[in-house]
Amino acid sequence: MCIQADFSTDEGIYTFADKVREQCTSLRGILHNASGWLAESPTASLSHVLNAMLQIHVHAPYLLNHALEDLLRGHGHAEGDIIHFTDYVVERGSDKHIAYAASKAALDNMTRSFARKLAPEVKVNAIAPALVLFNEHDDEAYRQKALNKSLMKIAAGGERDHRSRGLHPRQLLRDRPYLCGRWRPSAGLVKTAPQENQQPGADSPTRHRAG
Ligand SMILES: NC(=O)C1=CN([C@@H]2O[C@H](COP(=O)(O)OP(=O)(O)OC[C@H]3O[C@@H](n4cnc5c(N)ncnc54)[C@H](OP(=O)(O)O)[C@@H]3O)[C@@H](O)[C@H]2O)C=CC1
Ligand SMILES: Nc1nc2c(c(=O)[nH]1)N=C([C@H](O)[C@@H](O)CO)CN2
Repeated sequence: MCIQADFSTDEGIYTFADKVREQCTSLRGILHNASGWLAESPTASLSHVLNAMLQIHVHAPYLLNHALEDLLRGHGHAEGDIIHFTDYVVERGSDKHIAYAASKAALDNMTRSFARKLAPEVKVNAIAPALVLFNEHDDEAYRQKALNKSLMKIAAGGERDHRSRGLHPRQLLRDRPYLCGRWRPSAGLVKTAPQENQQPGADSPTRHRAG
């Protein structure tokens, strides 16, 4: 089933939620992938860029998680999932996508808040990709500059992408009932020190201890 939606307004978000409720009596999971990647520029209205990034990366997940919460519940311990797609830039900031990075940081924080609100029936986690795929319009200079930032010098879809081990959302969904309120960098492509998975403090909302 596919439901078309436009999350550029709160009304569009609520309309989508209503259509989901018309079609579904329960949900196994929600993946918040919808996104825009707007840069600040001399020709772009800063208010428009900021509002658009907050609308898609904060308003949509925030309003949909509340509107559809009850459909995720009632299936047993740790049987519901929400996954937020954030961005490795949450850790580093961005001088060219300031509003984008700030909105993803808000989404990252909401991962922890919704984890506290919905555990232990529903696990809430984030995946923080770095460079995943180039856009069709990315020119060679941009591609090379982006690859130069990475240790592995690859982007998915390239001739060596068989080696890129993306973290499949299913790995967060079913296989780890103890995983909640955490984010997992998918940053093999970006120069960084070895990353330990980030996790909340000792008062993690999950009831299980990580195996
Ligand atoms: N690609 C990359 O290198 C990286 C991606 N990420 C994150 O990973 C996720 C997936 O990335 P990617 O596939 O490149 O993302 P895209 O830029 O392709 O956008 C993902 C989807 O969002 C949808 N969307 C955009 N605006 C709206 C809207 N107003 N209402 C409803 N849907 C909307 C688009 O639908 P439609 O096509 O119908 O417009 C698109 O299919 C994103 O959250 C992104 O921020 C993070 C780091 C790197
Ligand atoms: N919604 C999107 N977010 C991001 C994209 C994209 O195409 N759509 N692309 C990136 C870049 O690949 C960046 O990670 C490397 O320059 C980031 N976010």
